[in-house]
Order: sequence, then structure tokens, then C-alpha cells
Amino acid sequence: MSKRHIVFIVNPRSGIERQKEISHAIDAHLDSDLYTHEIRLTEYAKHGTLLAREAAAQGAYAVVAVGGDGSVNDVVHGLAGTDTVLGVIPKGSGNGMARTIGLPLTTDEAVKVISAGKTLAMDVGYANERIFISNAGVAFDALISKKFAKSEKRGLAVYSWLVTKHMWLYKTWNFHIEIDGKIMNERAFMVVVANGTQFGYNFRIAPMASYTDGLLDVIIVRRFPKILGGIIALRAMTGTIDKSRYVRHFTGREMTISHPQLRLMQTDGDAHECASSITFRIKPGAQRVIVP
Ligand SMILES: Nc1ncnc2c1ncn2[C@@H]1O[C@H](COP(=O)(O)OP(=O)(O)OP(=O)(O)O)[C@@H](O)[C@H]1O
Repeated sequence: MSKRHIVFIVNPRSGIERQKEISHAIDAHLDSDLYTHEIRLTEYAKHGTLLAREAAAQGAYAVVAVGGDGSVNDVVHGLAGTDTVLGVIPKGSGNGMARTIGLPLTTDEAVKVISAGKTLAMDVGYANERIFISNAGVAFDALISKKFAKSEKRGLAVYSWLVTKHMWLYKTWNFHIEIDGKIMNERAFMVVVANGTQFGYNFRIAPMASYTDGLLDVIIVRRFPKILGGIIALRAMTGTIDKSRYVRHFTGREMTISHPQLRLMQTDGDAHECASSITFRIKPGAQRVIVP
């Protein structure tokens, strides 16, 4: 049997030590009787999409995103429409997708999972034409993604500080929302369309979401007394946010979220400009992913 080829995509900005750690883990734990491999370094943001597309075109069995949800998102954009499998070594700060599928967070263990090669077909979300794996959102989470991207430092402490600081000033909007034909207007602090359960750091905005149910989950956090912000955050950390009286939850296959002033959204933690109306869709089982 011919060996399967795996391409690992690494952001060199993560540092030489981390690159060495990844190389050692691959040498130690990737079964060389079954796999050949190469490591490709990204040269700029989103370069992972191009590298993944090239790898798939050259017949790679798998492309492994070494990083967080942003890196996974880049790779999945490149693999769209191909049979090449996605692998993940969780080296981001929040690692929302990796935590959702229960991947080990250490490099050695993550490489062992890749070597074992068990896969499942994962649903892929679309926000207009843009892919998301974990979640997409149009309100407070989009603002935090933008602020987090500008921050020099990463990590839970920075993320928590940004949420706490901006929550007090944030003004809710009255969104027009249509979910599989059902129309509603909601004054919301957050409207998140989720495929995975969390933003990262175990902050579970959609604890009921599944990568294999063929559905998107819509979480609407309504206007709430800001003094209760800590309690809502605690509910997210304990996986009970849907039990809050300020939270509404729906599932569907297609939904549109609109507001005349809407300009900013996030997909997998990456903030970008958007139109005033966004349509979200799910492609069930569109991407095979290596799982524990
Ligand atoms: N060489 C590079 N130079 C600049 N940016 C890069 C380079 N390679 C990758 N990137 C970008 O860096 C971002 C890395 O995001 P990633 O999600 O992997 O890390 P993170 O934000 O720390 O983790 P998480 O999303 O889990 O919090 C991606 O948007 C990717 O496009």
C-alpha cells in the first residue's frame, strides 16, 4: 500500500521553539510506515488557504492546521470541494474547534491522534460565501474579535479584560432575523450562529451545538442588565448559557440576520466588514476531519 502524504501548515510567528517541538512530535509519533509528511510555513495571514489548496491539488491525504480557529478556518477554505482530510494540532490561544471535538491540547498527543487516522464528516457553516467552522456573529462578539486581533497579547486574561471593558459601553441593536422562514425581531447584545460549541477557552456559547447534526444553532443574547454580565459569562463557562432567561436558542439550516447599520461580523474569531444582511447556511458533512 502506498503511504499517505500529510502536509503540516505552521505559522512561523509562533516561534522557533514551537517549530522544533512540532518536528520532534511528528518524528516521534507519526507512523512512518503509513505516512510521509512535509512542513510548510505560512508567510502572511490567510496564506494557509493557498498552501492547503496546493496540497489538496497535489493529492495530499491530509492537511494539518497547526494553530487555533483562525488557522483551521484558513485551511478549510483551501480544502473546500476536495477529499483531503483536515487535521488539527491545537496551537492557538482559544482553540475552540479543537476543544469541541475533544482533541488533546498537547502536541505529542495531537500527533498520535493524527497518526491513528480516525475521521468523521464534519458540517461546515457558510456566512454568505465565507466558511466558518466554530461560529459566526454580528454583534458584541464581532467587536471583541476586532479588538482581540489588534491586541499584542493573546490569552484568556486579555480576552476576559476586553469583554468586561466593552460590555458596559455596548449598545444593543434591533436585528431582523429569519430562521428557516420564521421571522423575528430581537434587540440583542449578541447573535451567534454556531456550528461548534465554543469561542475557545471553554467559553461555550452554544453548548448544545454538534458538528454532525446538519444544523446551525442560533444563540440570541438579549439586552440584559449589565450588572448580570458576570453571571451570563459564568453560565457560558459551565455550559448552561441556554438556561438563562436572557438567551434564546433556535436551530435551522438557513438563516438571515439583518440590520441597516450592520458593517462588522466575525467568522471563527476573525473580524471583517460585511453587508447589512448576511445569510448563513450549513453544508452537512462537507469536511472530513481527524478526531480522537
Ligand atoms: N505568517 C503569518 N503572518 C501573519 N499572520 C499569519 C501568518 N500565518 C498565519 N497567520 C494568521 O494568524 C492567524 C492565527 O490565528 P489562530 O486562530 O491560529 O491563532 P489564535 O488567534 O492565537 O488562536 P485562537 O483562534 O484559538 O484564539 C490566522 O488568522 C492566520 O491567517
